[in-house]
Amino acid sequence: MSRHQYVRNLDYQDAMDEYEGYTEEEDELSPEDRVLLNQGTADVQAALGVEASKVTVAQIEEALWHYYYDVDKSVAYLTAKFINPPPKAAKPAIRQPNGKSVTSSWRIVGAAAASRPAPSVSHLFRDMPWGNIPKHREATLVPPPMPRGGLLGGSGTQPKLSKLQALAAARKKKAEEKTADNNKPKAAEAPTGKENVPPSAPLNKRVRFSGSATQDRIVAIMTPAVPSQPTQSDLQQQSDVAAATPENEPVLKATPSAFARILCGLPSDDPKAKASMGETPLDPSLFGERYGPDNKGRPPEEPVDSTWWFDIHKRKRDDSGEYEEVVVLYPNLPQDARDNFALPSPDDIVLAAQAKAKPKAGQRTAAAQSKKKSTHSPETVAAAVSELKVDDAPLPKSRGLDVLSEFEKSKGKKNASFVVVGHVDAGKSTMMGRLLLDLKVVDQRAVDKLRKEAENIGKGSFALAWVLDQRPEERSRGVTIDVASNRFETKNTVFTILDAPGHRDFIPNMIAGASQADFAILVIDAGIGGFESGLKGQTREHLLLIRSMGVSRVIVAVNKLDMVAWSQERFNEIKNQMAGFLSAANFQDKNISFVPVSGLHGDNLLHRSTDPAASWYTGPTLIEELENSEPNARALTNPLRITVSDVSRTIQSPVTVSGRIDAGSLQTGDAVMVQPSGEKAYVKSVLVDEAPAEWAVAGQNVVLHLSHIDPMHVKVGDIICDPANLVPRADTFTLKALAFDILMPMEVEVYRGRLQVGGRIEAIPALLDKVTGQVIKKKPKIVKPATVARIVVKLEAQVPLEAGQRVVLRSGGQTVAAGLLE
Ligand SMILES: Nc1nc2c(ncn2[C@@H]2O[C@H](COP(=O)(O)OP(=O)(O)OP(=O)(O)O)[C@@H](O)[C@H]2O)c(=O)[nH]1
Repeated sequence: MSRHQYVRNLDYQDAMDEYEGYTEEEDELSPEDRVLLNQGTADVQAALGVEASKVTVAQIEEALWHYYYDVDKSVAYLTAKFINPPPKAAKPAIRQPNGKSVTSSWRIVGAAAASRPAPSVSHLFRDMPWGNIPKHREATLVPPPMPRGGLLGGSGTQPKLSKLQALAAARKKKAEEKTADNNKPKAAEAPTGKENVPPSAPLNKRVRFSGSATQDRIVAIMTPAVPSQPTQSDLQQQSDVAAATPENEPVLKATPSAFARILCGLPSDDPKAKASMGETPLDPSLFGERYGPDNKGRPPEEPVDSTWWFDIHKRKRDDSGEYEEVVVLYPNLPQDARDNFALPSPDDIVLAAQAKAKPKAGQRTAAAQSKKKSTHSPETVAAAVSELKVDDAPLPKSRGLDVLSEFEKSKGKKNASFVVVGHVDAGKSTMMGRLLLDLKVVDQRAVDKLRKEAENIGKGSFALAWVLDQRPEERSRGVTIDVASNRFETKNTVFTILDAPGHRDFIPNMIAGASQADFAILVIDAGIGGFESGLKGQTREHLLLIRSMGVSRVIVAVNKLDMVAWSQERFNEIKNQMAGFLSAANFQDKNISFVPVSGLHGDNLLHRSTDPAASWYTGPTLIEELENSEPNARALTNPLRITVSDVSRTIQSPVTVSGRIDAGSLQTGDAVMVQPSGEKAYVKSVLVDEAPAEWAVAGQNVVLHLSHIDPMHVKVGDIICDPANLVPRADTFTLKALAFDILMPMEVEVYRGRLQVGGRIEAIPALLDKVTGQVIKKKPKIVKPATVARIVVKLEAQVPLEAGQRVVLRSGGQTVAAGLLE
């Protein structure tokens, strides 16, 4: 994850976990950041051109890191900072009595360095009798040895360290600590001069210096020093100071004032508390009371001037009984700023909580590491998720039926599903509405009501279509959008209607309907121009699609014949033309029927037409043709496969799925597996054709109430299968495809039932003979329309796929191929 993504996705708990599992390696730049930094550096150098030589790679990387790899901002910063820096503005100065000024961020490095020409702090004590500091005891102020940290911009307050600076400082500190540990004198040894090196301390660290004279006044200033590297001269000064310090001088620490305690975060005078803050417990015998101007003590909160506060402490120097004074100066903060320090900051609270929760230093246990691992490793996350109990209810009981023999014994009606296809406005929905009305699946009153509603919006002629088109947008537009299903029974068969949309925009829905059908009704508008425009439109495409989806039986309903006065001539013209198309699409003659109908008036649907003009037709009605249609053979003994066509939440189950059983059988209490999620579920109850059932077999449309599975694991287009015989997941497949359009390596959308997934034709291994399936050409560059080829498709995601499934490929809103998975 890039740093930017990480920032966007930053999660507090994750941040805590990261902290707990902190290791040194995690301070390193990630490979991704390293790549970005390298790339950014090159870009910045290119942008700077010849000026690039004026900045170092480290400076460029620093800028890039700070500006989140923003090259423009980094270039602007580097230009302003190093290449064309603006003239230096005068720093805010503290006015001294002698008229000289010193910058506000100095540090006092030692009273003994009096010989150095430097500004004095004596003005701070000008109204104090004891403030007449002899020259040799004056402290020396020197500017900080290193430039301020941070980058341009910001509020002008204390500069914020950049991450790289902080990283470098942390590493350096660690290295120093390591070196110090290695060179550490034994506890009893006197402190070395090294301890006199002023720490690169943040605000809450005290700078300590000592003088060498007997009654020295030692001045320490609480200064907002930034982490910095001492310069050579600074180190020299410090070693001077160290050299002047008695060998076994105790660590010099003044008792903090109340304000200093607040400012420094020292909770109390309690030695333990101080020790916990890294302070050496103060010895009251060494550190005397505070001195004020009248030698009677001075409230520590009283300011010296508008800039500084001070405390003066007295310290016994050694066994000689001499004393020295220690002056501690603090920046004078306004009351509200001090109030801000009265309570622990939010950071302190978090750090304290982390410190409490964290194992002690050096004891970063395997548990912490494993906790981090356990939080983040995919295996453990997967294990944890699988342990989640979605449903604590007992498993549904199975009666252990022999479903196939139950099915044999049942002697129930056969089940058949048919899809109604055809060009838009051919009259598909109207025809089915009329059939349902004639079959009394819907009653006349309901249709009258629909008619009234349809008339109210000027769509009275669509009243029958509204029996199936129930969505508001379908009704207002007068167009079927999604597959509508309904059910009716004849003497021998339970039929499921799948009324598909004709509009080309909704072909994917039509594909979903066709994938569940045993046979099809192709509706053709016999009106003047209707048939012809259908031929140019979706009539032919639908025909090819249903064939590719495995539908081999088609009933052609030549509709709207009332509009052409039941012209037998028109009927024959359409029949002849369509027969050619059907034959070209590989439909066998015995599986094709033509019925002249008027869906609007119900002629030749359930009842034979009573119109004398239609008397020339004496063949079967539409319903008779349906009854004569034999559904596809059922794969009853194959492993269970159900393509999920709908998922909903019902009273019976939060995961209620509907679909057709493509293969196999099931019963209540069965365990099933959902692919591609790979989640197990149990069949709580079953509806077959909307009636409760104990079992169901291939070919039936079922509603399953599932238990012990989270709804997030089941989606439309998934496959429910036998846990012992899973449908595999794959992202690449080989297809024996009929080309509807030119095929070549190209982006495609892949449709399987309700499933839709993006993909790409990766390779075309061969052109095949349409009839025999033999290879006629290897590795063709393209596949021409109406030819058959073997193609390899790579998908964007893993989906449940297996040989024998039928898929459709579309590109740019057009169907380009359809075929069978090999
Ligand atoms: N005269 C006459 N009009 C019909 C007949 N069948 C349908 N229509 C009219 O044709 C129009 C379209 O009918 P629909 O049933 O919506 O057509 P469709 O094929 O279902 O349309 P989509 O599903 O949107 O593709 C409506 O105005 C119907 O009244 C018929 O047999 N005779």
